Amino acid sequence: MISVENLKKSYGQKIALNGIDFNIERGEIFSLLGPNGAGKTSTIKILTGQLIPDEGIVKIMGRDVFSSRNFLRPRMGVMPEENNLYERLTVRNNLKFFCRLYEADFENMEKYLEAVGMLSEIDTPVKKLSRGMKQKILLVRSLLHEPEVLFLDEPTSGLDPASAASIHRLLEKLNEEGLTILLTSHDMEEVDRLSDRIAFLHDGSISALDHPTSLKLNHAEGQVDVLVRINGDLQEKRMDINSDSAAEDISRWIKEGKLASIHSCEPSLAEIFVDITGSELK
Ligand SMILES: Nc1ncnc2c1ncn2[C@@H]1O[C@H](COP(=O)(O)OP(=O)(O)OP(=O)(O)O)[C@@H](O)[C@H]1O
Repeated sequence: MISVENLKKSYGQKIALNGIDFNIERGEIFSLLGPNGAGKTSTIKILTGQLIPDEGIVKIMGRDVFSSRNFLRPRMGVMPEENNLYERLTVRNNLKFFCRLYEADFENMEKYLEAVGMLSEIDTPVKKLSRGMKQKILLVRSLLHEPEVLFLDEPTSGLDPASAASIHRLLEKLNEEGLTILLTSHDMEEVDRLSDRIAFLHDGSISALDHPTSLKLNHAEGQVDVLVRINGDLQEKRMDINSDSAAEDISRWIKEGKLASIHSCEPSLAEIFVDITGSELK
């Protein structure tokens, strides 16, 4: 669906992208995870034809992003990082304007507003909405023309957990219906929950790219947290799954009915990010 090859972009002396490569399959949710300044917005802007790279090839649905804009524009949805809604217009008029521009079905306005719990605000001027509400309107706007691929730049940054969760639910539903999604985030929980694959972006380079589970398994240190009943008390123990004595203890506790719970100790994506890049995911 998307292929990116040797993408480079500098702003004066500052190298924002230092030759990145990745492919996204149709139907995937692919995330670019990185701290501030990693190059996430530059990547999204190039992929959506808003910024010209210095070098590299970007193809979406097999077409070059820059020479096939007319073909790609109706097939791509973009939720930008910055709010660019018309503040004095109502939600309805903002969305109507976009519907006309993209020849989208007006009925989609209500359908998607309902999905993010914003239908009751349809006649409210955008300037009266909270930041989180504006984010939701930006998402609704990006979906009106029913794109095949959706680009989201930090879709839930600064949102309260309930608003973020409603956006996550909608994205998961749309993805189940076939939508391909590329999102950027520095929120590792969001990325962990949503993504089929994740690229760690750091200082303009991709330092790891894999499924979230594979990233975690490759960095797991083979330990489990065990909760066991000993002499009537619950005790928590961290055990090495590769040691014979741990295997013996655990199987004995299971037989004796003393094992209350057992969990693998996987590192978080934030810990893996630090491990790989040496930088915090802030
Ligand atoms: N218009 C610009 N002029 C100069 N430098 C820029 C410009 N846009 C981005 N940069 C620099 O390029 C680097 C990458 O920026 P970019 O916005 O792509 O990162 P990001 O990962 O999206 O960061 P954030 O999470 O803060 O949005 C940063 O060092 C940034 O300061």
